[in-house]
Amino acid sequence: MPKVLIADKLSTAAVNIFKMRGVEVDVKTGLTKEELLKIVDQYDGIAIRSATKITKDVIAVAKKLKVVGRAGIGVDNVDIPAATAAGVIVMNTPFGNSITTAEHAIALMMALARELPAANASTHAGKWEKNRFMGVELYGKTLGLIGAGNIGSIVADRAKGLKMHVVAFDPYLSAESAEEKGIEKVELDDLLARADFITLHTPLTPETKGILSAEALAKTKKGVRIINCARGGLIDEAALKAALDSGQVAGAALDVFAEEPAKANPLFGNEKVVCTPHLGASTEEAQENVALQVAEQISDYLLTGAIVNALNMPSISAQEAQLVKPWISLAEKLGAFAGQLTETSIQAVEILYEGSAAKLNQRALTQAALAGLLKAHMPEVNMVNAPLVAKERGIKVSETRRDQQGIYEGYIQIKVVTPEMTRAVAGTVFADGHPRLIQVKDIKLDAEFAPNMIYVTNEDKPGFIGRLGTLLGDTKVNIANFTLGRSAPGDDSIALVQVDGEVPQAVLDAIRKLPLVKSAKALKF
Ligand SMILES: NC(=O)C1=CN([C@@H]2O[C@H](COP(=O)(O)OP(=O)(O)OC[C@H]3O[C@@H](n4cnc5c(N)ncnc54)[C@H](O)[C@@H]3O)[C@@H](O)[C@H]2O)C=CC1
Ligand SMILES: O=C(O)CCC(=O)C(=O)O
Repeated sequence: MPKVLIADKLSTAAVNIFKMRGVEVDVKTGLTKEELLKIVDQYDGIAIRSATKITKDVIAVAKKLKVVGRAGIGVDNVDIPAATAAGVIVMNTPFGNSITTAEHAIALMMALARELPAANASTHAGKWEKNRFMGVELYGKTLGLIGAGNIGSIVADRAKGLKMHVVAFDPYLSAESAEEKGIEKVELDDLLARADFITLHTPLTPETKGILSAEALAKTKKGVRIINCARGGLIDEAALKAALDSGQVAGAALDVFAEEPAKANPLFGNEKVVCTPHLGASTEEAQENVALQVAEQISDYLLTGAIVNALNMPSISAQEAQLVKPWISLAEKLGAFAGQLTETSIQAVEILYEGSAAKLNQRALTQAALAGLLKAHMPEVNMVNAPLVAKERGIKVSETRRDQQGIYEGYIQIKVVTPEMTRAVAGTVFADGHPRLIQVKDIKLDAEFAPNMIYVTNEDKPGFIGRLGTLLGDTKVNIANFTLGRSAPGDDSIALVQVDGEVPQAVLDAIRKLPLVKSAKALKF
């Protein structure tokens, strides 16, 4: 039974889902990094919110870990490259808390416009300072969105209801999509110059870090009000403090901080600043949504192989996972076969999906084929990191799909191009669900994959099979199965021998010395 750790506070709905689905679950929140490092190797999955940091060193010791599920959107607390390199899938729940977070941004904008927190504190203190508080209207004002994805778009929709004019800077927002949303797409400098309110809704990335820098703040309209419900690092906090002091910025409402939990911050105590402790996603509805969703997603992956909302793998539904599993195994084995026969650098990999194979999840199959291929010489490669490793090595990967043309209902062919040669191998999955090798180079055959195999190329002349059988018998290598293939009588032929156990190097050397043998190699699957 797979075992999952819930490391941050999640709605109890998550625990119930895990238990109902047959996943063992431990709830241990508030762990220190050292405590997490000590126990993390027990778990197949971890469910987190934003507090727990899944760093490189956590991944390094989490030997069983297969999936990290973020009950929320931002995954800046997960080292995704390290997870990818270790074959750990990272998932989030991209929509469960978007409305809630957008509403928090609107609430903060209202609070800023009317100084609600300060007025509330003053009134509770019995001061009745009616003349102290003078707000501004939102009506007719320009709201500048930095980031117009899920949350930004909901904020825009609500702001338009308040009769604000919405402009957005988002390089990935198409003009058509902006028009559909009633948003004016602008460049950052234009937004800074025109917005009365600026609200941030981008992830924290190297490009967005410090997007509201001292220089950017200097370009804003004097008296601008800023709302940040995305990530603390998007604003240079020292620069914001200076801009508040100079009056360039009239006020800021911040839900997120460069360092969290924020116990001390240069902006604390400033009466122009409204703060909340990263409450953007904190509503009953959103927490129920994300907890249910993350528990479903983690359970699905661990129990059925279904992948949803992963940031480092293509999605695969549970039904599809069932169907695609034997083909993934075939793709990986074909890749492994080609990889073990390839001893030079690889320039390109061309994958052909035919018939029923062409209707399956191509990205997953290609990732499996690449993993098998590259793993032959780089054991750390897995299905998750294979495309990245291939790209880093300059291997050109291409895929072709076509309708059934031959006798097989479906098949996969992998062609590996090296500076010296191009080698193609192909396979299919029979009704029994077992992958079969059906073509090596241009030679047709029908062989199952086995953990230990010997691959021999030889001249197709009488005497070879007997000599090979005798040699293996004499050296106590038991033959489990023997498959032969040749392009035409007397041409080059192939022998694929399934053997029980590893093939000693001395036996391989002896095979290579047999008459008619051109090459011999031990293969492992
Ligand atoms: N305060 C809180 O509790 C919460 C905070 N968040 C934060 O909000 C962020 C946004 O969430 P969603 O809207 O769901 O994400 P999303 O992925 O739907 O939208 C992000 C948008 O940012 C844009 N973007 C990326 N790089 C950009 C750049 N350099 N300049 C301008 N725009 C850029 C993207 O094109 C995309 O449209 C999350 O990444 C997360 O950090 C999310 C939920 C709760
Ligand atoms: O889990 C939370 O409370 C924070 C949510 C958040 O920041 C996110 O989903 O990106």
